[in-house]
Amino acid sequence: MRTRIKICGITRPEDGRAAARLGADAIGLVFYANSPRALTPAQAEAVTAALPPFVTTVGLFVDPSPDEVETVLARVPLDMIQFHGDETPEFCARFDRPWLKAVRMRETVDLQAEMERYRRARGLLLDAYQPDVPGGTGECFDWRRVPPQLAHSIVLAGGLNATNVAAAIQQVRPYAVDVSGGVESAKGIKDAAKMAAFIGEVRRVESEPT
Ligand SMILES: O=C(O)c1ccccc1NCC(=O)[C@H](O)[C@H](O)COP(=O)(O)O
Repeated sequence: MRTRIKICGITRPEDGRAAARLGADAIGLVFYANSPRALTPAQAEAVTAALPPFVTTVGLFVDPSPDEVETVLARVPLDMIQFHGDETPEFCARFDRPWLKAVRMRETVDLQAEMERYRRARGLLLDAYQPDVPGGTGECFDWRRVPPQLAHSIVLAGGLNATNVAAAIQQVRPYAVDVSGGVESAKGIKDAAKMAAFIGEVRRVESEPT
């Protein structure tokens, strides 16, 4: 199966266009003010307007108020929402959009229980855990912690780049991979050559026999 690719933390129309041209399935837009990759609804609208069809736009929030989410949805054509904080399943489900729930893989996480708790999510995005940093850490977690029977609905994230994504896919066999820092030249600025190398590696490894 083709591994889907999401490039997260896009802040500029030209980076969104480049991600799409290179074959990304989805782009992530960060609506979390403390992030160096945060963008305003107006900037996000400009990014989405630059995209060709069939690229999924994912809006990322960290413990937002309902108003914050509604304000963004009123202006930005988001296909999906990614909740990256401690949101409850009920909160995630109230916005009339498909959603992903990020799970930060601290030692105590029971993935099977999270899967059950967030069963109405389209998938779980697994990210590295660092205290006080909700995401975009550039760190990997131990991929052996992902049970093979859950891999089909997992979006694997955390510290991926062109040099480790092949090993990550071989280990986890996730539905999708998500990258941010690993394809940047500076925070929030994507590097087309790094995106091309990352996507090339995904395509190379998935064409190898398992
Ligand atoms: O990117 C951020 O700054 C960020 C801030 C707060 C919550 C989530 C954030 N990013 C999420 C992502 O970009 C990815 O889903 C994921 O964390 C992977 O990031 P990276 O390790 O840099 O590839």
